[in-house]
Amino acid sequence: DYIFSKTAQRPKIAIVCGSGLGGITGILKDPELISYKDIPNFPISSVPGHAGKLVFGKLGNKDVVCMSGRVHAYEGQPLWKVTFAMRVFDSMGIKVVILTNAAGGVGEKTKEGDLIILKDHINLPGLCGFNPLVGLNDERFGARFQETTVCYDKELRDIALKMAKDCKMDFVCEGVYIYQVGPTFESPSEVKFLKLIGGDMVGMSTVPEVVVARHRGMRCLGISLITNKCIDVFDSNKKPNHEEVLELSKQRSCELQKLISKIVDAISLEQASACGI
Ligand SMILES: O=P(O)(O)O[C@H]1O[C@H](CO)[C@@H](O)[C@H]1O
Ligand code: HPA
Repeated sequence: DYIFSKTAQRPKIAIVCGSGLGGITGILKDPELISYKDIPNFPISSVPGHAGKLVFGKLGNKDVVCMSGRVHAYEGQPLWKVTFAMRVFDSMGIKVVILTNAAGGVGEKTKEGDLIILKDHINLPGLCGFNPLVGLNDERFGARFQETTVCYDKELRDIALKMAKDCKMDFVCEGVYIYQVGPTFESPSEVKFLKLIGGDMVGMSTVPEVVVARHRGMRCLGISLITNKCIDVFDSNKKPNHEEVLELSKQRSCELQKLISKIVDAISLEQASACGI
């Protein structure tokens, strides 16, 4: 109610901006800003590169809302707060959520600067009991046992790959994202393990949000920017750090904005609602 009292825009598409990836808000037409701190109960990010505002506006010919800044579990927030925005989006009538993140490349398939469309994820903490759907379930908001067979909408993934091809972006492909809570970056042995279990990239976000968004029936598209290669050799002098993550995000933000703009243009919302999803 608070959000709708502040803007007359009624988007059906939401975009979640990963670390340093909030630049897309700068290309929206007729932007209207709402600070997280003014929205009742909305959690505020404490991480550099996560601004803390909802930005409404037009991307091409479609209304969108961008979430510039997200909270992560490692900030000490419970998962219901980490995923709170998904519930807000659902009650606003959002049908499609595009989630971006900065991630470390795990296997040979990824290199710095690649944009990887999430084909699937491994919810490592979720498998061990740290899942945003743990707790009493209110059937009005989704099933007790949520299936996660196709978390990342096939039609949206195909659109993303087609748009990348049309734009001759040869650094875009599909991959599997592994969620770990953080805030520690991975040890070399952990990187070897992540590779072994089938991950292409690793990060500290996105998956809890996607689990809740799917529980609410919203269609999801995930895009990882590979900001660094995870280090899987012992005694390396190279160390991953958040500054390098933000620097790479800055360098690639134009390409990511272009890709998202094309994807949003190509999304057919009529078809989405006709499928009842
Ligand atoms: O996933 P986003 O929010 O893009 O942020 C990524 O960047 C931070 C590490 O540099 C971690 O929070 C990781 O998850
Ligand atoms: N690991 C986890 N999260 C990340 C990384 C990483 O190497 N890079 C950006 N986010």
